[in-house]
Amino acid sequence: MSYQQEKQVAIEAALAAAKICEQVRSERVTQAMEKSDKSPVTVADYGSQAVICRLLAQGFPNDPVVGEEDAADLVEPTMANQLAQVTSYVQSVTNDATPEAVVSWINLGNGEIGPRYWTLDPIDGTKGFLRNDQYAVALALVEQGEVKVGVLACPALPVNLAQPDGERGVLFVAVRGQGATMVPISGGEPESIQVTDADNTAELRFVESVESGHGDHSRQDLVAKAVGITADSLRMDSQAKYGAVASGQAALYLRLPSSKYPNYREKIWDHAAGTIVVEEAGGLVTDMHGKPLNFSIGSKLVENQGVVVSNGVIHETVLAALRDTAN
Ligand SMILES: Nc1ncnc2c1ncn2[C@@H]1O[C@H](COP(=O)(O)OS(=O)(=O)O)[C@@H](OP(=O)(O)O)[C@H]1O
Ligand SMILES: [Mg+2]
Ligand SMILES: [Mg+2]
Ligand SMILES: [Mg+2]
Repeated sequence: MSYQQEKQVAIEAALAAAKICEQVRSERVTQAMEKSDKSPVTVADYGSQAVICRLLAQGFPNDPVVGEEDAADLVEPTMANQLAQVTSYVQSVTNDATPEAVVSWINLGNGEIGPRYWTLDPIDGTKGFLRNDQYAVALALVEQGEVKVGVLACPALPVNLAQPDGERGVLFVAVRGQGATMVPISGGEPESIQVTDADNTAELRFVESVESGHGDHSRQDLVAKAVGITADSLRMDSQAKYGAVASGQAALYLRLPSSKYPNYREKIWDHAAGTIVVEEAGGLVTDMHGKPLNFSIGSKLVENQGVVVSNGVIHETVLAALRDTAN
């Protein structure tokens, strides 16, 4: 299958959502609300999910969407202002948004995993979004447990990480068997991307989360050093980290369980789009024990622990270093 239509709809949806997110950030409407797990959510997360679910439902009415957010909190009477804000942002990209429609579009993301489903993180890295750092709109199509299409819109990512003050806003796209591309969000011809094939680890760089509670910085550091990576890590929020590996700007992304939350299980929407972008760029993605991520069980990767994303060449060495640093 060429997945041409899936790819086009996913790109259109992610770009519309990214526009909402950047608008919210530029207008400084970024006060966070707190979810029941104490994590933050903003009007941009809701607006992004609404517009993407709406466009997916138009293109693929039979496909379930497993999204991060739902509208249960947003329909509370105390949240009327926030719902009105979300509606007006969604209205700026579709012209038939009403509060009721927006709630129903957000709730389209309450789908269940099936033989074919989409998984959506309307803003991955909400903490980064709030800090004015990196975030990503992440959308992926999964069939029979295999990611087939992945789109990552990273509106704040420098097109060239070596030029942090240069142009920002990158769209990564991958289709199984067709390679991975990146293109500035402002437009242009998509260019094919590949992971770095450098085996001189001294020149390589690794990426990790900003938040200490989302990983284990000290063990990640130990493992990277054991592999021979001497440069300081680049800390970056969201699946933009997958984009950095896929485009050869980093050789490794390590996400080891935080000692604060040893039983945390990763969510499918935090990894599906990034995984295919890296794999199609020639890299490898496994958990910390070397097992492939299993996207066919549920919204959590219950069979996996931690995530290791690499250029492939150094993957086995990284897994060996992880075994050696096991306590
Ligand atoms: N304890 C723990 N361990 C691992 N991961 C966790 C944990 N808690 C939350 N999350 C998820 O982390 C997602 C953001 O990951 P990032 O790599 O962007 O983290 S960071 O913002 O740089 O800290 C974040 O995604 P969003 O909620 O979409 O922002 C969460 O799903
Ligand atoms: Mg979240
Ligand atoms: Mg996320
Ligand atoms: Mg999110």
